[in-house]
Amino acid sequence: MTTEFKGQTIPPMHTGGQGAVTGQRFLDRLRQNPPTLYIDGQRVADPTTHPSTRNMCQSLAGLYDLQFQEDLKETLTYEDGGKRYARSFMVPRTKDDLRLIAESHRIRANYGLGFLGRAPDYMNANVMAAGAGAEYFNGCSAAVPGDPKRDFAANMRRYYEYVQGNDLCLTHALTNPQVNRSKMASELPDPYIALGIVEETDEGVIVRGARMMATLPIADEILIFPSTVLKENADKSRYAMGFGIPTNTPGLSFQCREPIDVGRDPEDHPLSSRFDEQDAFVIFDDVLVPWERIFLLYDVELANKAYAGTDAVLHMAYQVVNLKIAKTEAFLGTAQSIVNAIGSGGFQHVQAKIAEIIIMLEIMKALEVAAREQAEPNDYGVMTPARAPLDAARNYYPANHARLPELLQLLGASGIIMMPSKADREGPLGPQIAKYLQTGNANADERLRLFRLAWDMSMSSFAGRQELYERYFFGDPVRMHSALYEVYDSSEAVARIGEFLQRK
Ligand SMILES: Cc1cc2nc3c(=O)[nH]c(=O)nc-3n(C[C@H](O)[C@H](O)[C@H](O)COP(=O)(O)OP(=O)(O)OC[C@H]3O[C@@H](n4cnc5c(N)ncnc54)[C@H](O)[C@@H]3O)c2cc1C
Ligand SMILES: O=C(O)Cc1ccc(O)c(O)c1
Repeated sequence: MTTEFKGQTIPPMHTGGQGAVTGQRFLDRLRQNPPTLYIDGQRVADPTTHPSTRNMCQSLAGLYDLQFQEDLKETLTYEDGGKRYARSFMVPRTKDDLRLIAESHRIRANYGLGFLGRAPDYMNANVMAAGAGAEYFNGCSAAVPGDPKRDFAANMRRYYEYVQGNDLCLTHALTNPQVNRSKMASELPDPYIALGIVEETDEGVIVRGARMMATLPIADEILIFPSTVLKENADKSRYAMGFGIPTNTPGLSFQCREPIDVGRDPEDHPLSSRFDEQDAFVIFDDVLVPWERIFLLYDVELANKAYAGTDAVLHMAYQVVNLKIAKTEAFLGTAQSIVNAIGSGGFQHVQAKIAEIIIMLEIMKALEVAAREQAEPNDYGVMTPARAPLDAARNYYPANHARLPELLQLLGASGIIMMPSKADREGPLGPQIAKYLQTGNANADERLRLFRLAWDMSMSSFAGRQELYERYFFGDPVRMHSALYEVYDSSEAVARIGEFLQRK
């Protein structure tokens, strides 16, 4: 059923799409249904042509196109019922399935050298796990199994089929605006600063308020999933909800942060000019969410446990660990290339610095293998990577990531700042630049491309945003440590110490 609201129509969810789509298809639908983005006080009419977003759109399109590359399509997609779908939508049933998913995550992560934090795979993993574990949502106190509106399990299952079938690109926003962290959402000066439910109608649920952060707003849909950080006194709360809607839904706007992509040549800004995935503040000005798109209402406990209860957080973390392996490899490759270029590899402290990167890489690789090897089917029959190694990875990497750009700075030194641009190299001083900025194994052009990559990884605004992203994207590290402390079973270790202390 098509729903009318604010003079616009909200189309029904069409499951049974064509499966994996090309980059062109992704661009076409973004052009036809642009999200309501604001940049520098202006509405972005078409993100595929706007100077601050078009390059990122092209990068995403390139990622979609990889699915059709002859040598990659078997890994990046899977077949089901005569159609091929993106691999990250596959519900893993065996450890071998997890290995295939990891391979696909890794190939796609390498496309952005690990710097594309929110390639669609991340949210695909979320929707896959939530869809497979959809029964969880009928545990909600507001769910009515069998009801055409309130069968939340059926809604979640259909939403998965819709996203998978149309190969949609999703963003998500979990946290409330940073107004006063010592107060609950219900205690803020206005009850609708934090996103809250206003009323139910025959057609759906009206929501009002804001969410703090959605990376990759250049997406088809936004998932508003319940976050584990909702603190409320009551069992029922207007702030507990789960739903997914198109990014161009009437009343929904995205206030983007200042763009990092400033339209420079990719040779000069190799990462910033390609992978500015954007982050946006999300405003809901009385948005109607049709019933078929609602997964959870009012139930605080179920909301807080939704990530763990469906194991979505583990499948997302599994994508993340593979992504961070690719990113660490990119740092290793860049650092070693710099060392090779300037001939510093014989110095012991230089070797030690490269060794630090290798150790980080091997720790992450080992945690990925451990998570896969210790995987077990969950309550919904989904082969689920083990929590402890993934928790270790998601606590370890944010705490150590900042050392990677620091190491590049220490190894590259003045080379990371003294890097004439392409225009400089083609200008009057070109011949001198060619002479003085060559290296033992490369001409000045090659050297400057390498050092500009190192700069974009460690020094630029792009690098600064990456540093913050790594610290926080999966949650507050302080609370993640506490969560690990709460769930980790230390009883055997404690018992062993107890026994040892009894030893005569
Ligand atoms: C670049 C970037 C991209 C992001 N992308 C997304 C996204 O796409 N979708 C999404 O949903 N989120 C996204 N996030 C948000 C991320 O989930 C949050 O940053 C994270 O959960 C921390 O919340 P916060 O930023 O509101 O920090 P706050 O909760 O405001 O914390 C600020 C400081 O106060 C401390 N603090 C606050 N409350 C407590 C407490 N109860 N106990 C102890 N210490 C506390 C924190 O430790 C921290 O030092 C992104 C964040 C960044 C930086
Ligand atoms: O809410 C939680 O604790 C889990 C969680 C999942 C995905 C995210 O992107 C995130 O920032 C936090």
